[in-house]
Amino acid sequence: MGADAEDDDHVPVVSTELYDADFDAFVKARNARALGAAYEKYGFVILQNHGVPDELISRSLECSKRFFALSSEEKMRYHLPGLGGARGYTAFGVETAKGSAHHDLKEFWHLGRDLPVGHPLERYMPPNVRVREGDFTSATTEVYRALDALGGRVLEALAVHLGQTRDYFADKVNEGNSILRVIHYPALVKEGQDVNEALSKAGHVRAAAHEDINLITLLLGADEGGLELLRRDGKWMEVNPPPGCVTCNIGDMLQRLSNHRLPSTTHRVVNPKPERTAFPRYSMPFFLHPNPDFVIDTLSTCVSEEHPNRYPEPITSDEYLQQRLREIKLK
Ligand SMILES: O=C(O)CCC(=O)C(=O)O
Ligand SMILES: [Fe+2]
Repeated sequence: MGADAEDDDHVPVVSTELYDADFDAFVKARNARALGAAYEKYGFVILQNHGVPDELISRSLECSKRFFALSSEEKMRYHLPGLGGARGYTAFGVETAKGSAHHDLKEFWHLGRDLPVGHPLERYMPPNVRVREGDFTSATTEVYRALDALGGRVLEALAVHLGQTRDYFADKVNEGNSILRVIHYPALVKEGQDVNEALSKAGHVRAAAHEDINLITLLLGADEGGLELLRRDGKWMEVNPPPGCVTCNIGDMLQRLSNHRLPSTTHRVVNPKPERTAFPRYSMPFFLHPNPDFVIDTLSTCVSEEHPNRYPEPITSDEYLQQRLREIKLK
């Protein structure tokens, strides 16, 4: 566990291997607190030794590259109108960050939790869309499961940090409406021709500044740079995870639940520098959501005279999600 709370220029890197070996030792060695402190500083942490196999990461990224290389017509067969992009393919030019006048420069795929037919939560979590071509569906389903499990482990340490029991989140996220987003940010220039350069000049960016809606986000891939977070001093800072690491950040739901003790940090993906305009970017954020009926009611352990409850009105996680999806034009 190497959280370096003093380092102002890098997102702290922490190793998660102790979690499974001996959680009590992990907590006693103040690691849970160090992890929490790292999150409190930037809202972002880079996880090493997280247990998601390198082979799975590279295989799923290869499948993702092959999927996005299909023609627009082929990809649009996987678009489900009226679902707000909750499942399947969302084309280039749709998602627009809250408050932004320009759509993002990306296309993406959403994969949700697989529920058995007739499950009571079916109305929140429609069936997934299967891609006929290649191993995209099986690889991304494996990634979904791996990141769901890793997220549960991260939440154990965060629960302890917030003064809750280790298993606080277990029955609140076990049927979470979590989403794996597989993203392709196309190159700005292909074979010397402008594909998105004019849009870039007109102010469109790969992902405009935003905060994530959910509890925590676990990001895989993203070997091509561009991710930046907004520090509290108002400066943008690059997030450059070493290959194979998982970048983890706090979302608005956990910020709200923790009465802003854990900050949901604004972040963005900037357009490539001139020497990288011919390179696309692929990434896979996993947005870990609570169960749809979980009521986000500020934790009493995060309220004090000094920190009065900012959210006296509780809200269910589904209501909160629907409000936010309308704001980013996915609904
Ligand atoms: O592609 C990335 O690295 C981050 C994407 C992101 O922040 C998002 O989709 O919410
Ligand atoms: Fe994000």
